[in-house]
Amino acid sequence: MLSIALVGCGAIGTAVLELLQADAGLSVAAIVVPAAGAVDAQAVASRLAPRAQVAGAVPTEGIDLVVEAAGHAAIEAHVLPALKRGVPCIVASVGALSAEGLPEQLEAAARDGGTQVQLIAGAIGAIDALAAARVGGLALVRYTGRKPPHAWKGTPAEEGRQLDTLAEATVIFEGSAREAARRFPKNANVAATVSLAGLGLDATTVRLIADPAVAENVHTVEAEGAFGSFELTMRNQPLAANPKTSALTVYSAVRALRSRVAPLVI
Ligand SMILES: NC(=O)C1=CN([C@@H]2O[C@H](COP(=O)(O)OP(=O)(O)OC[C@H]3O[C@@H](n4cnc5c(N)ncnc54)[C@H](O)[C@@H]3O)[C@@H](O)[C@H]2O)C=CC1
Ligand SMILES: O=C([O-])CC(=O)C(=O)O
Repeated sequence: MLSIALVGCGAIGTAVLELLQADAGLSVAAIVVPAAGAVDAQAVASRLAPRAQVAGAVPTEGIDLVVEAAGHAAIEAHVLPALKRGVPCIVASVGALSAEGLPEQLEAAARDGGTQVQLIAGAIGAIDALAAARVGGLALVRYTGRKPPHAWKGTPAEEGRQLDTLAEATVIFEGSAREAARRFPKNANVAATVSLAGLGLDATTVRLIADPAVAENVHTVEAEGAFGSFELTMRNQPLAANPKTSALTVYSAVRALRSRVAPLVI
């Protein structure tokens, strides 16, 4: 039985708990949220993980695995210390690695702790193909993220435009994956994931689009290299609890957790 600390208990965290209820090999022992989120997290825990304690930090004893679904700040606050203590971590907020030096800090912490940090594919696919293609050499990787206007609320997309009355598809950002992940920490984790698997945060070109004609979160990756080329389009259903986040992110986290205890992994 693997004892898990879940960091974050919002749209992803709650849906992960719902799915894990039936898993005999995985037990959520702690749910880590800031003080302001403790009451809500306790209500979720009572319903879905009654044996879990709600805490402000990952307990230093009795945790075999940390899964983060909280936001960029949680990497420094909770993932780095857990890794240093030797606890393996699964990370959804991959865009946090756009901060200068953080990838190196994560590597050093995991090395010091004799453990590993896994960045999940989250809302995007073909990360295996892209990472394999990198071995042979990549010439171009381009990522386009298209979401309905309301999914861009509370982001720089609101600067100089009214999202509610947007009449046509509008490019709200063009630049590097690093800049996209920094400026859109809740919307462009996928841009960082694609870049880290492929050409890197600075050489991967990103376009983000607010599109009143779509209801899904549409992610497109185009890649070319020695392997040949591919184009991938994902039309992801958003979570009702958070339109910025695709349901596939939840399934990706649960898959990563189940893979830790499964006798055969794909
Ligand atoms: N890799 C991917 O494809 C995706 C990654 N994400 C990442 O997952 C994160 C969570 O997404 P949602 O659940 O939809 O967000 P949400 O806003 O619904 O939930 C966030 C939860 O984390 C908690 N939290 C916030 N800061 C924290 C901290 N420093 N330490 C511990 N807990 C903290 C909040 O109290 C809340 O419970 C996003 O912010 C994003 O970074 C989201 C979508 C896709
Ligand atoms: O869930 C999604 O569709 C993608 C997302 O928010 C992100 O990359 O941060």
